Amino acid sequence: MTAQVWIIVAAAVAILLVALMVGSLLYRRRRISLTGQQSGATKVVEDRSGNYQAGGGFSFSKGGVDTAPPPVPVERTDTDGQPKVGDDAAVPRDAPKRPITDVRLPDSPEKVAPPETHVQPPSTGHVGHVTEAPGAPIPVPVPDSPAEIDTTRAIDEIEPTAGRLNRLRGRLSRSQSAVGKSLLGLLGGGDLDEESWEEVEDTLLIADLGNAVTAQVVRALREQMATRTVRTEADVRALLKSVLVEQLHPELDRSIRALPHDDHPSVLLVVGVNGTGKTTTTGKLARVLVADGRRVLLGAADTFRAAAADQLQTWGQRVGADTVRGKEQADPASIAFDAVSKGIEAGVDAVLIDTAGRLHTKTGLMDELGKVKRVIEKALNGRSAGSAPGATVDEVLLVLDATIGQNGLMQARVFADVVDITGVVLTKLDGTAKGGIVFQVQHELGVPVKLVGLGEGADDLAPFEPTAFVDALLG
Ligand SMILES: Nc1nc2c(ncn2[C@@H]2O[C@H](COP(=O)(O)OP(=O)(O)OP(=O)(O)O)[C@@H](O)[C@H]2O)c(=O)[nH]1
Repeated sequence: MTAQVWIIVAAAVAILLVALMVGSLLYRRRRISLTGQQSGATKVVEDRSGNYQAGGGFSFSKGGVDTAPPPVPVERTDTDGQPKVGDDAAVPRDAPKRPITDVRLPDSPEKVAPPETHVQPPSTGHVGHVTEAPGAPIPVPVPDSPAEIDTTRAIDEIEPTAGRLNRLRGRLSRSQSAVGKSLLGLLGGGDLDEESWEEVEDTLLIADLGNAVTAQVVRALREQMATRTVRTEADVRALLKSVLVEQLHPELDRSIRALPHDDHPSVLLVVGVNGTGKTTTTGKLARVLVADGRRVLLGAADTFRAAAADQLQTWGQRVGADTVRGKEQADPASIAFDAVSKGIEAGVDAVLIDTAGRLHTKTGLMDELGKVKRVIEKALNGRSAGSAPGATVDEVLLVLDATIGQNGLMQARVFADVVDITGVVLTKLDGTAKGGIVFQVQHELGVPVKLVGLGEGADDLAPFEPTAFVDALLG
């Protein structure tokens, strides 16, 4: 071979080598970009916070405007929750119930002992100052524990009400998701035998859904699993979600009837057993209303516990809402009467009245609640000569402590016998895995859970939303 031929061969080999290198490079680049795309496509951001969120914030409506669908027919099918040994504080059986008609009402507004009105220092202008009726002496405010009432403190910044659930959803899911995980685990295990169904039932009972709701949930799950194709974890989750949400009756009107009427404020009564979080809830709700641009007046009708009025007044001061209060052991009805009268006079939007809730075995106290309501109606209907009759309390919120489970239900039954509850506030849901009480309360009372307390913080109150709640439950 000549040198020329060798040169040609060497050049051909060199060209081949270069082509191979370029090809390999291109091939590797393609592989890298493909891997990148694949990982991007499959990387799903997993939200482990329970997804307890809602698009909107609190919803308010005007009382008397019936926007609610007809109440859910409630069938008492469970025998659960009946008084047991050691529970005899639950249902008053030892004393005959005094009918509300026997409770003496003040004959006329003038005969109601005037409680003291604590006039707040100038505030942000959220609320006009409450003054006594012309001619009446202005009582000197005498706080029970002056140290607790700092009238110079600045008005609080209130957390935005919209998106509250986003902030609080983690708290709920932390306490509730164990139940959801266990249900998903059981139902995701393929064909369920009787033993597994019993485990599903036990899990629901442990979460405090109660016998009746548990039976309904299990029946619906069995029916639907027999007729639907449920293969993947996503199928199980979707099925469980739809069954649980349906049990929570998402169609119920959960708006808070706190919008003012044409000629008088809305009146909200906050009732419940002591320690459930009534005063705290009243304060938190006042903050929500103030943040919504409403003018609020608070009525401290919990005269049983000395510090309750101070506590409420402090809540009021923090948002610039005035508080009408009386002396310890004063007649709660007279304070409620005065608060509503002052609210009308001052032209506020909403009057929130915190009541005392001693043990419900004290039938006298429960009757007193009826009296408070009657007296408020008297104040509302006597507001002016030409005022239309028939004005009533717009919202009666029953506060229940979620951590006490079945006892809460017994309390609910007793309160429901005494006043027409229009909504339930479930507090301390941040500290319990027994959120299933929500299902039971609604099932028994036919009244929606409207608000949930998710912590001790001033803004730890959120509207209740069935879908978001079930999402949190399922983790
Ligand atoms: N973790 C938690 N604690 C709460 C919640 N709501 C209220 N609390 C706490 O529960 C305790 C009792 O609350 P109060 O508002 O004083 O209860 P009350 O029903 O008014 O009690 P009385 O005035 O005695 O009738 C307080 O320590 C509150 O901070 C909540 O949603 N979560």
